Amino acid sequence: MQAPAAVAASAKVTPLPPAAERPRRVPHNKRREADAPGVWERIKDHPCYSEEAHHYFARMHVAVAPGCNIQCNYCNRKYDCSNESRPGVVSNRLTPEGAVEKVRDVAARMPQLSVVGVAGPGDGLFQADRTLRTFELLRREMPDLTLCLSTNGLALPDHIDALKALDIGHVTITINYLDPEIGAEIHPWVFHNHRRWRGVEAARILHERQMEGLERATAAGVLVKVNSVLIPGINDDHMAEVNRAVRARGAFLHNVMPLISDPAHGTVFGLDGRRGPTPAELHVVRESLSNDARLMKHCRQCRADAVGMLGEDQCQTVHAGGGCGSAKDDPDAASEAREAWRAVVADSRAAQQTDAERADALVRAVAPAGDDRLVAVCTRGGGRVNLHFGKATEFHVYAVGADGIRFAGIRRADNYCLGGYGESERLDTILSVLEDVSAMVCVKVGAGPRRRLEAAGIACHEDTRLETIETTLADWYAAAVPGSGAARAEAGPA
Ligand SMILES: C[S@+](CC[C@H](N)C(=O)[O-])C[C@H]1O[C@@H](n2cnc3c(N)ncnc32)[C@H](O)[C@@H]1O
Ligand code: SF4
Ligand code: SF4
Repeated sequence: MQAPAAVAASAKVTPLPPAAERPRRVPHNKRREADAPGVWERIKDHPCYSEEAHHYFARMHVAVAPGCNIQCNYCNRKYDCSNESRPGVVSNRLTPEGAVEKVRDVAARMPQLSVVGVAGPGDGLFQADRTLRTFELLRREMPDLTLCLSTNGLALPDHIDALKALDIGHVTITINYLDPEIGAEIHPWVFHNHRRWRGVEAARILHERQMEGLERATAAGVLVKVNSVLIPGINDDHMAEVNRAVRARGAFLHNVMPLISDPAHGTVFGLDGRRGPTPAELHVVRESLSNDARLMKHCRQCRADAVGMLGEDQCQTVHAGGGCGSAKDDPDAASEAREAWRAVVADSRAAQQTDAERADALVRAVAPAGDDRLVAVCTRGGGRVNLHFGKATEFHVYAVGADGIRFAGIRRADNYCLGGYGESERLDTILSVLEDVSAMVCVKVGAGPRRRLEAAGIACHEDTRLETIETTLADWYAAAVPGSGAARAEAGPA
Protein backbone atom coordinates (compact mmCIF):
# COMPACT_ATOMS: atom_id res chain seq x y z
CA MET A 1 0.00 0.00 0.00
CA GLN A 2 1.15 3.55 -0.68
CA ALA A 3 2.28 5.70 2.25
CA PRO A 4 -0.46 8.01 3.56
CA ALA A 5 1.26 11.16 2.25
CA ALA A 6 1.53 9.68 -1.25
CA VAL A 7 -2.09 8.61 -1.16
CA ALA A 8 -3.14 12.06 -0.04
CA ALA A 9 -1.14 13.71 -2.82
CA SER A 10 -2.52 11.44 -5.52
CA ALA A 11 -6.07 11.87 -4.21
CA LYS A 12 -5.72 15.66 -4.00
CA VAL A 13 -7.26 15.49 -0.55
CA THR A 14 -6.41 17.51 2.49
CA PRO A 15 -3.09 15.89 3.46
CA LEU A 16 -3.02 13.80 6.61
CA PRO A 17 -1.56 15.78 9.50
CA PRO A 18 2.14 15.28 10.35
CA ALA A 19 2.79 12.24 12.52
CA ALA A 20 3.39 14.24 15.70
CA GLU A 21 -0.03 15.89 15.43
CA ARG A 22 -2.02 12.80 14.62
CA PRO A 23 -4.40 11.56 17.26
CA ARG A 24 -2.94 8.81 19.37
CA ARG A 25 -5.82 7.89 21.57
CA VAL A 26 -5.92 4.57 23.27
CA PRO A 27 -8.88 2.23 22.96
CA HIS A 28 -8.85 1.42 26.67
CA ASN A 29 -12.64 1.47 26.55
CA LYS A 30 -12.58 -1.10 23.77
CA ARG A 31 -13.38 -4.03 25.97
CA ARG A 32 -16.11 -2.08 27.73
CA GLU A 33 -17.56 -0.75 24.47
CA ALA A 34 -17.64 -4.03 22.60
CA ASP A 35 -18.33 -7.03 24.76
CA ALA A 36 -19.53 -9.43 22.07
CA PRO A 37 -17.38 -11.10 19.43
CA GLY A 38 -17.07 -9.12 16.20
CA VAL A 39 -18.74 -6.02 17.60
CA TRP A 40 -15.56 -3.98 17.91
CA GLU A 41 -14.98 -4.41 14.17
CA ARG A 42 -18.42 -2.92 13.54
CA ILE A 43 -18.03 0.11 15.81
CA LYS A 44 -14.34 0.97 15.69
CA ASP A 45 -14.75 3.43 12.78
CA HIS A 46 -18.15 4.76 13.85
CA PRO A 47 -17.87 8.09 15.69
CA CYS A 48 -21.29 7.75 17.34
CA TYR A 49 -21.19 4.07 18.30
CA SER A 50 -17.72 4.32 19.86
CA GLU A 51 -16.59 7.23 22.05
CA GLU A 52 -13.04 6.22 21.26
CA ALA A 53 -13.64 6.31 17.50
CA HIS A 54 -15.03 9.84 17.62
CA HIS A 55 -11.55 11.17 18.17
CA TYR A 56 -10.53 9.82 14.75
CA PHE A 57 -13.50 9.57 12.40
CA ALA A 58 -16.01 11.97 10.87
CA ARG A 59 -19.66 11.57 9.92
CA MET A 60 -21.90 13.28 7.43
CA HIS A 61 -25.69 13.64 7.52
CA VAL A 62 -27.53 14.00 4.23
CA ALA A 63 -30.83 15.84 4.61
CA VAL A 64 -32.91 13.84 2.15
CA ALA A 65 -35.90 13.26 4.46
CA PRO A 66 -38.01 16.41 4.91
CA GLY A 67 -41.38 15.00 6.03
CA CYS A 68 -42.36 13.37 9.29
CA ASN A 69 -45.10 10.96 10.34
CA ILE A 70 -45.35 12.06 13.97
CA GLN A 71 -45.17 15.27 15.98
CA CYS A 72 -42.87 15.72 18.95
CA ASN A 73 -43.49 18.63 21.31
CA TYR A 74 -39.77 19.46 21.23
CA CYS A 75 -39.38 19.67 17.46
CA ASN A 76 -40.10 22.43 14.97
CA ARG A 77 -38.63 21.64 11.57
CA LYS A 78 -39.68 25.00 10.15
CA TYR A 79 -37.13 26.83 12.25
CA ASP A 80 -33.75 27.06 10.53
CA CYS A 81 -30.81 29.04 11.75
CA SER A 82 -27.41 28.66 10.13
CA ASN A 83 -25.68 29.22 13.48
CA GLU A 84 -27.83 26.74 15.29
CA SER A 85 -26.63 23.22 15.88
CA ARG A 86 -29.38 20.91 17.04
CA PRO A 87 -31.50 18.08 15.64
CA GLY A 88 -33.97 18.91 12.89
CA VAL A 89 -32.14 22.05 11.79
CA VAL A 90 -30.97 22.05 8.20
CA SER A 91 -30.00 24.64 5.58
CA ASN A 92 -30.35 22.65 2.34
CA ARG A 93 -32.65 19.74 1.53
CA LEU A 94 -31.21 17.25 -0.92
CA THR A 95 -32.45 14.81 -3.53
CA PRO A 96 -30.87 11.33 -3.38
CA GLU A 97 -28.69 12.20 -6.39
CA GLY A 98 -27.77 15.58 -4.87
CA ALA A 99 -26.88 13.83 -1.62
CA VAL A 100 -24.50 11.44 -3.37
CA GLU A 101 -22.82 14.35 -5.13
CA LYS A 102 -22.37 16.10 -1.78
CA VAL A 103 -20.92 12.97 -0.18
CA ARG A 104 -18.56 12.51 -3.14
CA ASP A 105 -17.37 16.07 -2.71
CA VAL A 106 -16.87 15.79 1.05
CA ALA A 107 -15.24 12.34 0.79
CA ALA A 108 -12.70 13.70 -1.67
CA ARG A 109 -11.56 16.22 0.90
CA MET A 110 -12.02 14.41 4.20
CA PRO A 111 -10.23 11.03 4.54
CA GLN A 112 -11.58 10.80 8.09
CA LEU A 113 -15.13 10.37 6.75
CA SER A 114 -16.39 6.92 7.73
CA VAL A 115 -20.16 7.22 8.16
CA VAL A 116 -22.99 8.73 6.13
CA GLY A 117 -26.35 8.95 7.88
CA VAL A 118 -29.89 10.00 7.16
CA ALA A 119 -31.08 11.84 10.27
CA GLY A 120 -33.86 14.09 9.13
CA PRO A 121 -34.75 16.88 9.12
CA GLY A 122 -37.92 14.74 9.26
CA ASP A 123 -38.10 10.96 9.46
CA GLY A 124 -36.03 8.87 7.09
CA LEU A 125 -38.69 6.16 6.89
CA PHE A 126 -41.74 8.39 6.28
CA GLN A 127 -40.79 8.90 2.62
CA ALA A 128 -38.64 5.79 2.73
CA ASP A 129 -38.06 5.63 -1.03
CA ARG A 130 -35.87 8.77 -0.85
CA THR A 131 -33.75 7.36 1.96
CA LEU A 132 -33.43 3.89 0.46
CA ARG A 133 -32.56 5.30 -2.96
CA THR A 134 -29.83 7.44 -1.34
CA PHE A 135 -28.42 4.39 0.45
CA GLU A 136 -28.56 2.32 -2.72
CA LEU A 137 -26.58 4.91 -4.68
CA LEU A 138 -24.04 5.38 -1.91
CA ARG A 139 -23.62 1.64 -1.38
CA ARG A 140 -22.86 1.21 -5.06
CA GLU A 141 -20.38 4.07 -5.33
CA MET A 142 -18.62 4.10 -1.94
CA PRO A 143 -19.01 0.60 -0.48
CA ASP A 144 -16.49 1.14 2.32
CA LEU A 145 -18.59 3.88 3.98
CA THR A 146 -20.87 2.82 6.83
CA LEU A 147 -24.48 3.82 6.22
CA CYS A 148 -26.66 4.72 9.11
CA LEU A 149 -30.29 5.73 9.74
CA SER A 150 -32.18 7.53 12.51
CA THR A 151 -35.93 7.07 12.86
CA ASN A 152 -38.75 7.57 15.32
CA GLY A 153 -39.58 3.89 14.67
CA LEU A 154 -43.19 4.26 13.53
CA ALA A 155 -42.50 2.89 10.05
CA LEU A 156 -39.49 0.75 10.98
CA PRO A 157 -41.22 -2.68 11.06
CA ASP A 158 -42.17 -2.21 7.39
CA HIS A 159 -38.60 -1.64 6.23
CA ILE A 160 -36.36 -4.11 8.06
CA ASP A 161 -35.91 -6.32 5.00
CA ALA A 162 -35.10 -3.39 2.72
CA LEU A 163 -32.53 -2.08 5.20
CA LYS A 164 -30.93 -5.50 5.53
CA ALA A 165 -30.80 -5.90 1.75
CA LEU A 166 -28.75 -2.70 1.60
CA ASP A 167 -26.55 -3.89 4.47
CA ILE A 168 -27.59 -1.06 6.80
CA GLY A 169 -26.15 -2.39 10.06
CA HIS A 170 -26.56 0.71 12.27
CA VAL A 171 -30.01 2.12 13.07
CA THR A 172 -31.03 4.63 15.73
CA ILE A 173 -34.60 4.64 17.13
CA THR A 174 -35.90 7.45 19.30
CA ILE A 175 -37.81 5.93 22.23
CA ASN A 176 -38.87 8.35 24.94
CA TYR A 177 -41.38 6.27 26.93
CA LEU A 178 -43.04 2.90 27.45
CA ASP A 179 -46.20 4.17 29.13
CA PRO A 180 -48.60 5.68 26.55
CA GLU A 181 -49.89 8.16 29.16
CA ILE A 182 -46.39 9.60 29.32
CA GLY A 183 -45.97 9.30 25.57
CA ALA A 184 -49.07 11.40 24.96
CA GLU A 185 -47.40 14.30 26.79
CA ILE A 186 -44.50 14.17 24.33
CA HIS A 187 -46.09 13.18 21.01
CA PRO A 188 -49.52 14.78 20.35
CA TRP A 189 -50.22 12.83 17.14
CA VAL A 190 -48.95 10.14 14.77
CA PHE A 191 -49.89 9.45 11.17
CA HIS A 192 -50.35 5.71 10.65
CA ASN A 193 -52.37 3.52 8.27
CA HIS A 194 -53.54 6.55 6.27
CA ARG A 195 -54.99 8.41 9.22
CA ARG A 196 -53.99 10.70 12.05
CA TRP A 197 -54.22 9.33 15.59
CA ARG A 198 -54.12 11.55 18.67
CA GLY A 199 -53.48 11.37 22.41
CA VAL A 200 -52.93 8.12 24.31
CA GLU A 201 -54.11 6.03 21.37
CA ALA A 202 -51.44 7.62 19.15
CA ALA A 203 -48.79 7.07 21.82
CA ARG A 204 -49.81 3.41 22.16
CA ILE A 205 -49.45 2.81 18.42
CA LEU A 206 -46.05 4.51 18.36
CA HIS A 207 -44.88 2.48 21.37
CA GLU A 208 -45.96 -0.84 19.86
CA ARG A 209 -44.34 -0.06 16.53
CA GLN A 210 -41.10 1.06 18.24
CA MET A 211 -40.86 -2.16 20.25
CA GLU A 212 -41.63 -4.30 17.21
CA GLY A 213 -39.09 -2.40 15.09
CA LEU A 214 -36.44 -2.69 17.80
CA GLU A 215 -36.99 -6.43 18.25
CA ARG A 216 -37.00 -7.16 14.54
CA ALA A 217 -33.97 -4.99 13.84
CA THR A 218 -31.84 -6.57 16.56
CA ALA A 219 -33.01 -10.05 15.50
CA ALA A 220 -31.81 -9.18 12.00
CA GLY A 221 -28.36 -8.38 13.39
CA VAL A 222 -28.61 -4.58 13.22
CA LEU A 223 -26.71 -2.67 15.92
CA VAL A 224 -29.46 -0.49 17.32
CA LYS A 225 -28.83 2.71 19.23
CA VAL A 226 -31.80 4.09 21.14
CA ASN A 227 -32.12 7.85 21.61
CA SER A 228 -34.22 9.07 24.53
CA VAL A 229 -34.84 12.76 25.12
CA LEU A 230 -34.72 13.45 28.86
CA ILE A 231 -37.63 15.77 29.66
CA PRO A 232 -37.72 16.84 33.32
CA GLY A 233 -41.14 16.41 34.86
CA ILE A 234 -42.33 14.10 32.09
CA ASN A 235 -40.06 11.09 31.55
CA ASP A 236 -37.09 11.57 33.89
CA ASP A 237 -38.45 9.12 36.51
CA HIS A 238 -39.35 6.73 33.69
CA MET A 239 -35.91 6.55 32.08
CA ALA A 240 -34.64 3.53 34.05
CA GLU A 241 -37.64 1.52 32.85
CA VAL A 242 -37.04 2.60 29.26
CA ASN A 243 -33.38 1.62 29.62
CA ARG A 244 -34.22 -1.85 30.94
CA ALA A 245 -36.81 -2.46 28.22
CA VAL A 246 -34.60 -1.46 25.29
CA ARG A 247 -31.65 -3.43 26.63
CA ALA A 248 -33.86 -6.48 27.09
CA ARG A 249 -34.80 -6.19 23.40
CA GLY A 250 -31.17 -6.13 22.32
CA ALA A 251 -30.39 -2.40 21.93
CA PHE A 252 -26.61 -1.98 21.72
CA LEU A 253 -26.40 1.61 22.98
CA HIS A 254 -28.71 3.95 24.87
CA ASN A 255 -28.22 7.66 24.24
CA VAL A 256 -30.06 9.63 26.92
CA MET A 257 -29.86 13.18 25.68
CA PRO A 258 -31.06 16.45 27.18
CA LEU A 259 -34.16 18.25 25.95
CA ILE A 260 -33.14 21.40 24.07
CA SER A 261 -35.85 23.95 24.71
CA ASP A 262 -36.05 27.62 23.86
CA PRO A 263 -39.12 29.77 23.11
CA ALA A 264 -37.28 31.10 20.04
CA HIS A 265 -37.40 27.63 18.45
CA GLY A 266 -41.20 27.77 18.38
CA THR A 267 -41.70 24.28 19.82
CA VAL A 268 -44.57 23.42 22.16
CA PHE A 269 -42.18 22.76 25.02
CA GLY A 270 -40.17 25.91 24.26
CA LEU A 271 -43.27 28.10 24.21
CA ASP A 272 -44.62 26.42 27.37
CA GLY A 273 -41.41 27.26 29.19
CA ARG A 274 -40.50 23.62 29.81
CA ARG A 275 -36.79 23.52 30.54
CA GLY A 276 -34.19 20.90 29.64
CA PRO A 277 -32.16 19.13 32.36
CA THR A 278 -29.00 20.76 33.68
CA PRO A 279 -25.76 18.87 32.88
CA ALA A 280 -25.61 17.77 36.53
CA GLU A 281 -29.17 16.39 36.38
CA LEU A 282 -28.39 14.55 33.16
CA HIS A 283 -25.27 13.07 34.77
CA VAL A 284 -27.27 11.79 37.76
CA VAL A 285 -29.83 10.07 35.50
CA ARG A 286 -27.12 8.49 33.35
CA GLU A 287 -25.24 7.23 36.42
CA SER A 288 -28.46 5.75 37.80
CA LEU A 289 -28.74 3.60 34.67
CA SER A 290 -25.46 2.00 35.71
CA ASN A 291 -24.57 0.27 32.50
CA ASP A 292 -21.86 2.69 31.66
CA ALA A 293 -20.37 1.11 28.55
CA ARG A 294 -23.74 0.81 26.88
CA LEU A 295 -24.58 4.47 27.34
CA MET A 296 -23.62 6.97 24.68
CA LYS A 297 -22.36 10.10 26.40
CA HIS A 298 -20.58 11.94 23.61
CA CYS A 299 -23.58 12.85 21.44
CA ARG A 300 -23.47 16.45 20.19
CA GLN A 301 -27.15 16.53 19.11
CA CYS A 302 -26.17 17.45 15.58
CA ARG A 303 -28.01 19.17 12.77
CA ALA A 304 -29.64 17.06 10.07
CA ASP A 305 -26.94 18.23 7.63
CA ALA A 306 -23.93 17.99 9.98
CA VAL A 307 -20.52 17.25 8.45
CA GLY A 308 -17.15 16.54 10.05
CA MET A 309 -15.75 15.39 13.36
CA LEU A 310 -18.28 15.45 16.21
CA GLY A 311 -17.89 18.70 18.08
CA GLU A 312 -16.47 20.70 15.16
CA ASP A 313 -19.22 20.83 12.59
CA GLN A 314 -18.09 21.95 9.15
CA CYS A 315 -21.51 21.95 7.51
CA GLN A 316 -21.54 25.70 6.84
CA THR A 317 -18.26 25.67 4.90
CA VAL A 318 -19.05 22.40 3.16
CA HIS A 319 -22.57 23.38 2.10
CA ALA A 320 -21.33 26.81 1.03
CA GLY A 321 -18.93 24.91 -1.24
CA GLY A 322 -15.75 26.36 0.23
CA GLY A 323 -13.33 26.02 3.09
CA CYS A 324 -11.95 22.56 2.46
CA GLY A 325 -10.27 23.11 -0.90
CA SER A 326 -11.61 22.14 -4.30
CA ALA A 327 -10.64 18.55 -4.93
CA LYS A 328 -11.76 17.01 -8.20
CA ASP A 329 -14.13 14.09 -7.89
CA ASP A 330 -12.11 10.90 -7.80
CA PRO A 331 -13.89 8.21 -5.80
CA ASP A 332 -11.05 5.68 -6.11
CA ALA A 333 -8.41 8.07 -4.82
CA ALA A 334 -10.69 9.21 -2.00
CA SER A 335 -11.33 5.61 -1.04
CA GLU A 336 -7.58 4.92 -0.95
CA ALA A 337 -7.09 7.97 1.25
CA ARG A 338 -9.74 6.65 3.67
CA GLU A 339 -8.00 3.30 3.71
CA ALA A 340 -4.70 5.02 4.47
CA TRP A 341 -6.29 7.00 7.30
CA ARG A 342 -7.68 3.78 8.82
CA ALA A 343 -4.18 2.30 8.73
CA VAL A 344 -2.76 5.37 10.47
CA VAL A 345 -5.45 5.12 13.14
CA ALA A 346 -4.85 1.39 13.65
CA ASP A 347 -1.12 2.01 14.23
CA SER A 348 -1.82 4.90 16.57
CA ARG A 349 -4.30 2.90 18.58
CA ALA A 350 -1.89 0.02 19.02
CA ALA A 351 1.01 2.29 19.95
CA GLN A 352 -0.93 4.15 22.64
CA GLN A 353 -2.90 1.33 24.21
CA THR A 354 -0.51 0.60 27.04
CA ASP A 355 -0.24 4.23 28.03
CA ALA A 356 -3.90 4.83 28.85
CA GLU A 357 -4.46 1.39 30.31
CA ARG A 358 -1.59 2.03 32.69
CA ALA A 359 -3.02 5.42 33.71
CA ASP A 360 -6.41 3.82 34.30
CA ALA A 361 -4.94 0.97 36.36
CA LEU A 362 -2.88 3.41 38.39
CA VAL A 363 -5.88 5.49 39.39
CA ARG A 364 -7.79 2.32 40.33
CA ALA A 365 -4.87 1.20 42.48
CA VAL A 366 -4.45 4.44 44.42
CA ALA A 367 -8.02 5.77 44.69
CA PRO A 368 -9.60 5.51 48.13
CA ALA A 369 -12.93 3.64 48.07
CA GLY A 370 -15.84 5.92 47.30
CA ASP A 371 -13.66 8.71 45.97
CA ASP A 372 -15.01 9.66 42.57
CA ARG A 373 -14.39 13.10 41.12
CA LEU A 374 -15.62 14.75 38.00
CA VAL A 375 -12.93 16.55 36.03
CA ALA A 376 -13.49 18.83 33.03
CA VAL A 377 -10.85 18.48 30.32
CA CYS A 378 -10.04 21.07 27.64
CA THR A 379 -9.16 19.30 24.38
CA ARG A 380 -9.35 20.14 20.73
CA GLY A 381 -9.26 16.45 19.84
CA GLY A 382 -6.82 13.62 19.44
CA GLY A 383 -7.52 12.46 23.00
CA ARG A 384 -5.00 14.96 24.40
CA VAL A 385 -5.02 17.86 26.80
CA ASN A 386 -4.13 20.42 24.16
CA LEU A 387 -6.37 23.48 24.59
CA HIS A 388 -6.40 26.68 26.63
CA PHE A 389 -9.37 27.11 28.96
CA GLY A 390 -10.41 30.36 27.23
CA LYS A 391 -10.77 28.65 23.86
CA ALA A 392 -12.83 25.65 24.98
CA THR A 393 -16.37 25.57 23.59
CA GLU A 394 -16.98 22.20 25.20
CA PHE A 395 -15.52 20.30 28.14
CA HIS A 396 -14.92 16.55 28.09
CA VAL A 397 -15.90 15.41 31.57
CA TYR A 398 -14.31 12.35 33.16
CA ALA A 399 -15.12 10.55 36.40
CA VAL A 400 -11.82 9.69 38.10
CA GLY A 401 -11.64 7.42 41.13
CA ALA A 402 -11.90 3.85 42.36
CA ASP A 403 -13.46 2.75 39.04
CA GLY A 404 -10.51 4.21 37.14
CA ILE A 405 -10.86 6.87 34.47
CA ARG A 406 -14.31 6.88 32.87
CA PHE A 407 -15.63 9.23 30.23
CA ALA A 408 -18.75 10.88 31.67
CA GLY A 409 -20.00 13.27 29.02
CA ILE A 410 -19.63 16.50 27.09
CA ARG A 411 -20.64 19.88 28.53
CA ARG A 412 -20.98 22.73 26.08
CA ALA A 413 -20.66 26.47 26.72
CA ASP A 414 -19.43 29.40 24.65
CA ASN A 415 -15.70 29.97 25.04
CA TYR A 416 -14.61 32.50 27.67
CA CYS A 417 -11.85 34.28 25.77
CA LEU A 418 -12.83 36.64 22.96
CA GLY A 419 -9.35 37.54 21.72
CA GLY A 420 -7.64 39.60 24.38
CA TYR A 421 -10.45 39.87 26.88
CA GLY A 422 -12.74 37.51 28.74
CA GLU A 423 -16.52 37.61 28.85
CA SER A 424 -17.85 37.54 32.40
CA GLU A 425 -21.33 36.33 31.43
CA ARG A 426 -19.82 33.41 29.56
CA LEU A 427 -17.90 32.49 32.67
CA ASP A 428 -21.19 32.46 34.61
CA THR A 429 -22.54 29.92 32.11
CA ILE A 430 -19.37 27.83 32.27
CA LEU A 431 -19.57 27.76 36.07
CA SER A 432 -23.18 26.62 35.89
CA VAL A 433 -22.49 23.79 33.41
CA LEU A 434 -19.56 22.66 35.59
CA GLU A 435 -21.45 22.98 38.90
CA ASP A 436 -20.77 19.37 39.99
CA VAL A 437 -17.19 19.24 38.68
CA SER A 438 -14.27 19.40 41.12
CA ALA A 439 -11.36 20.20 38.77
CA MET A 440 -10.58 21.59 35.33
CA VAL A 441 -7.55 20.43 33.35
CA CYS A 442 -6.16 22.49 30.46
CA VAL A 443 -2.96 23.75 28.85
CA LYS A 444 -3.28 27.24 30.33
CA VAL A 445 -5.87 29.30 32.19
CA GLY A 446 -5.71 33.06 32.88
CA ALA A 447 -5.48 34.46 36.40
CA GLY A 448 -8.99 36.02 36.30
CA PRO A 449 -10.97 32.92 35.33
CA ARG A 450 -8.77 30.78 37.58
CA ARG A 451 -9.78 32.91 40.57
CA ARG A 452 -13.48 32.52 39.79
CA LEU A 453 -13.24 28.80 39.06
CA GLU A 454 -11.36 28.19 42.30
CA ALA A 455 -13.78 30.34 44.28
CA ALA A 456 -16.54 28.07 42.92
CA GLY A 457 -14.65 25.01 44.20
CA ILE A 458 -13.16 23.96 40.84
CA ALA A 459 -9.41 23.35 41.14
CA CYS A 460 -7.40 24.36 38.05
CA HIS A 461 -4.63 22.14 36.74
CA GLU A 462 -2.40 23.33 33.90
CA ASP A 463 -0.37 20.86 31.88
CA THR A 464 1.62 22.01 28.85
CA ARG A 465 2.98 18.57 27.81
CA LEU A 466 0.11 17.86 25.38
CA GLU A 467 -0.10 14.38 26.91
CA THR A 468 -3.02 11.97 26.53
CA ILE A 469 -6.05 12.81 28.65
CA GLU A 470 -5.68 9.64 30.73
CA THR A 471 -2.02 10.25 31.58
CA THR A 472 -2.71 13.87 32.51
CA LEU A 473 -5.68 12.85 34.65
CA ALA A 474 -3.64 10.19 36.45
CA ASP A 475 -0.93 12.76 37.20
CA TRP A 476 -3.50 15.29 38.38
CA TYR A 477 -5.17 12.68 40.56
CA ALA A 478 -1.91 11.64 42.19
CA ALA A 479 -1.16 15.27 43.03
CA ALA A 480 -4.70 16.16 44.13
CA VAL A 481 -5.79 13.24 46.27
CA PRO A 482 -4.18 12.98 49.68
CA GLY A 483 -2.13 9.82 50.04
CA SER A 484 -2.38 8.73 46.41
CA GLY A 485 0.96 10.33 45.44
CA ALA A 486 2.87 8.03 47.76
CA ALA A 487 0.92 5.00 46.57
CA ARG A 488 1.64 6.06 43.04
CA ALA A 489 5.38 6.26 43.70
CA GLU A 490 5.25 2.63 44.84
CA ALA A 491 3.21 1.65 41.78
CA GLY A 492 5.77 3.14 39.39
CA PRO A 493 5.50 5.70 36.58
CA ALA A 494 2.32 6.04 34.51
C1 LIG B 1 -31.44 12.40 14.17
S1 LIG B 1 -33.00 12.19 14.79
C2 LIG B 1 -34.10 12.53 13.51
C3 LIG B 1 -34.77 11.26 13.07
C4 LIG B 1 -36.17 11.08 13.56
N1 LIG B 1 -37.03 12.06 13.05
C5 LIG B 1 -36.23 11.03 15.06
O1 LIG B 1 -36.70 11.99 15.65
O2 LIG B 1 -35.82 10.02 15.61
C6 LIG B 1 -33.09 13.58 15.78
C7 LIG B 1 -32.93 13.22 17.23
O3 LIG B 1 -32.93 14.42 17.98
C8 LIG B 1 -33.98 14.40 18.91
N2 LIG B 1 -34.45 15.77 19.07
C9 LIG B 1 -35.12 16.53 18.19
N3 LIG B 1 -35.40 17.75 18.72
C10 LIG B 1 -34.86 17.73 19.97
C11 LIG B 1 -34.82 18.68 21.02
N4 LIG B 1 -35.38 19.88 20.93
N5 LIG B 1 -34.17 18.35 22.16
C12 LIG B 1 -33.58 17.15 22.29
N6 LIG B 1 -33.60 16.21 21.33
C13 LIG B 1 -34.24 16.49 20.19
C14 LIG B 1 -34.99 13.46 18.33
O4 LIG B 1 -35.84 12.94 19.31
C15 LIG B 1 -34.10 12.41 17.72
O5 LIG B 1 -33.67 11.49 18.69
S1 SF4 C 1 -39.79 12.35 14.89
FE1 SF4 C 1 -37.94 13.55 14.56
S2 SF4 C 1 -38.41 14.91 12.85
FE2 SF4 C 1 -40.37 14.03 13.55
S3 SF4 C 1 -41.18 15.58 14.92
FE3 SF4 C 1 -40.03 14.12 16.18
S4 SF4 C 1 -37.92 14.94 16.29
FE4 SF4 C 1 -39.00 16.03 14.67
S1 SF4 D 1 -26.59 13.50 16.84
FE1 SF4 D 1 -25.36 12.22 18.22
S2 SF4 D 1 -25.54 10.21 17.35
FE2 SF4 D 1 -26.20 11.63 15.72
S3 SF4 D 1 -24.34 12.10 14.52
FE3 SF4 D 1 -24.48 13.63 16.13
S4 SF4 D 1 -23.23 12.77 17.77
FE4 SF4 D 1 -23.73 11.09 16.42
